[in-house]
Amino acid sequence: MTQAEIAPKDRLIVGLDLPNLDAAEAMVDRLGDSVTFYKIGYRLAYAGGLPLVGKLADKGKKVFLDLKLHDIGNTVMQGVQSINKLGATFLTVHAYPQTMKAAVEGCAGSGLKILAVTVLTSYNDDDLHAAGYRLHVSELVEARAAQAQALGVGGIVCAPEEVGNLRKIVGHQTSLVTPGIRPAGSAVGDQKRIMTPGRAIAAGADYLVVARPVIEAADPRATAEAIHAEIAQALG
Ligand SMILES: O=C(O)c1cc(=O)[nH]c(=O)n1[C@@H]1O[C@H](COP(=O)(O)O)[C@@H](O)[C@H]1O
Repeated sequence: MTQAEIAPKDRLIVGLDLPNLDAAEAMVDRLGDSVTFYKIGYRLAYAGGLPLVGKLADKGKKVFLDLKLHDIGNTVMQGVQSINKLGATFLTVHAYPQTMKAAVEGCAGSGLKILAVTVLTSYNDDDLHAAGYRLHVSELVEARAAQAQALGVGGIVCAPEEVGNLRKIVGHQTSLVTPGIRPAGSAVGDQKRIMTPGRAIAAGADYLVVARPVIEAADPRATAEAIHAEIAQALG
């Protein structure tokens, strides 16, 4: 299946950035059949949330395990081999060549797809310079996406504004996954490179990652459904 064939409803990934398993399971129940894809990141994973990967898979949901691995190659490869068994669909690593190469080796033969995080969406050029880089965000994102592609990584995490350019580099078999999504009127928080769901899809994003605007909404299900409607409209 090419990325263009993903159903509109399956393009929204809701980040379960919640404090514990009970809160996460309550949110999954509230969202019901409106959401098919969930992300488990630091907050939930380090609070005993990893068993939720299998539970969600048993319910027919897909799981993006957002652990943003980065370590020496041997450690990354062995870590990914352990993660393979959990039943997730996506796993993030930071887009450093050794890390990406080891992660791709570690998931060989499994159903897990590695996503390379290029430059976090909370960073702008000033933040990058403060971290010691001389490149602009757009330049580093492009360089890292090209390295990820050459190393056989299955997907790229980037900001929506970078999607158009990256698509030319990675083609249509590689997933472009974009956080930094803000429905019109929702709080920006610490994100710096943002777009609305409709504009991100129109720019060519395959998947949208949304946490706070959904899980902190008065009506998370209605918010998720409104995002689906925006996605469907942008896809035409
Ligand atoms: O890898 C990620 O998912 C990620 C990468 C990135 O560059 N920016 C980013 O915000 N994320 C994650 O995407 C989610 C965005 O959350 P909200 O800003 O609440 O929608 C969080 O769980 C972040 O950890």
